[in-house]
Amino acid sequence: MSVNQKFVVDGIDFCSQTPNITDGQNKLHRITSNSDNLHGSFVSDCRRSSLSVDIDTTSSDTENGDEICLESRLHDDGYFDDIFPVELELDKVSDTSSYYSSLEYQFPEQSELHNYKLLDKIGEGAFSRVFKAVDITGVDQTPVAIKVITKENILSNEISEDDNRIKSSSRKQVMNECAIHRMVSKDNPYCTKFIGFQESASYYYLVSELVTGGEIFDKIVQLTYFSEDLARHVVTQVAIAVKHMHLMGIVHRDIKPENLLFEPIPFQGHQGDAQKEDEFKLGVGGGGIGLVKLMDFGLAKRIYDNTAKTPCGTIEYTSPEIFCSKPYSMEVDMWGIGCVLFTLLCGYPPFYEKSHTKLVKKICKGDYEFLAPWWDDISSGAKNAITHLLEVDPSKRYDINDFLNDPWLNSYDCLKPSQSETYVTVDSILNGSFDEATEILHSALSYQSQKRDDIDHTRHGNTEYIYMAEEERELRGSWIGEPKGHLTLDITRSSVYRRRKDKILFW
Ligand SMILES: Nc1ncnc2c1ncn2[C@@H]1O[C@H](COP(=O)(O)OP(=O)(O)OP(=O)(O)O)[C@@H](O)[C@H]1O
Repeated sequence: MSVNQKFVVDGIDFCSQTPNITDGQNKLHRITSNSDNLHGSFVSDCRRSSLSVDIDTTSSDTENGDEICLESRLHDDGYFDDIFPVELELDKVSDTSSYYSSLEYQFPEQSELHNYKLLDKIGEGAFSRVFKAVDITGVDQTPVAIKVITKENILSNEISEDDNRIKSSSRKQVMNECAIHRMVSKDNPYCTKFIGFQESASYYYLVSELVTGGEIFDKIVQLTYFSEDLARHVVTQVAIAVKHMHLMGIVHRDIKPENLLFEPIPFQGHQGDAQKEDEFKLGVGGGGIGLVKLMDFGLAKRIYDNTAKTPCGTIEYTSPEIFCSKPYSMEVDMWGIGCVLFTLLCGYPPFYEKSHTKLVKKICKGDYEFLAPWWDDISSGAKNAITHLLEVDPSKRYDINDFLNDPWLNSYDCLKPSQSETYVTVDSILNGSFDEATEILHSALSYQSQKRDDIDHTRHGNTEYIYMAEEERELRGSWIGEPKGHLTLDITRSSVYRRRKDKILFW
């Protein structure tokens, strides 16, 4: 694992400030070069055999934002090396005299920030950098997350309307993000809590609760796919967050695994094999995932007349009605939940195409498949829920209440009719306060879990088969094995970079 890894492209030295490519899966990396007018970022994505580098050439004789594609061999241990250019048009860049010092760029955001000390960079978005920070006024020492949006970036990213995109973050948008974030996270543990806002000459600072587990996206990369129990655990919490937003007349518009954070819980079992999901504990979680929180309200919008027309979101998770420029409403979030649930269960998104046009066509037709062998062992109940969520016609698509009442989502509650007195619908939970709701949900789920003594565990070789009660068998198929490890997904189909880069941004 090298520090300040350097690589050479066409005679120009590049230096990655966040060089740990193996650990930095699917992350944007800022790169500097030995040229004053050449810097940019790249995404390392260990699931692909190529890297994309976005080079920002700031000299007067070159155009901003030239894209350069680099390819690299991917080693078994996840390392990239031998990065070499595929398309390179750097001939115009002449000044290679000064070398960027990476230290020079360590947290310049600190200089205009009051009351907080930036400790580490924990994330990066298309227009922001996110830091772990601590309040230095001594009021509360609990670390927080601070999303820093550079005003200069916003200006340089402004794109004309006839280019079909506009800048993502005008001041109005930042204010909108803060207002909505504050509103939806009040008394709601399933959205990251909003703490405060600062504005300086160069930056906007959005302070929120620090969620320490990371993105659900990275967990999918780590575990390849989730068990149905774990997927249900995650998606139920997302659904509660979305229900809360929809009740307030707010649509999130960017639901995707990258925008789901989690609080970690200790990994149980499978000692020494952290790449496998451990035993799932009802009401607690599994695979190291406890409480799940929806974040990034940058595209969220209040819908007063029940319809919006502005295209937005992250292409692979965007619903057909948005592409068709039809008025849309809360249903777009349901499509997003469907894409997330699909991705959790098999490890790849329902719609993926390198060509943007083909991708949009597939989405508009709802052209996805439960491909063998990845979907062979997944229950018909889960597939049924996905089918209702990925319904092209928004009027026929599950709304949030339909989904919260879906039999698969409530599978544990459906175990035995005699347990109906412990049946707690998520809907009924929402009538109480959220703190109380979480407690009720968790205790109800644990109760159900203790009641599952009718489940028979049988071991054949290394595979444990679980025999279930009659009622659940109908829902989930008669045998559920744990054939983890023998399926290898074609993970080259996913690309966070494209998703982030192709995001259609409109207000
Ligand atoms: N409260 C938080 N706690 C922990 N990590 C966070 C928090 N907020 C953001 N992050 C990390 O920072 C990353 C970027 O944050 P965010 O998505 O809000 O930025 P963005 O500029 O809106 O990104 P995008 O490119 O998706 O528009 C997240 O994916 C996450 O990994």
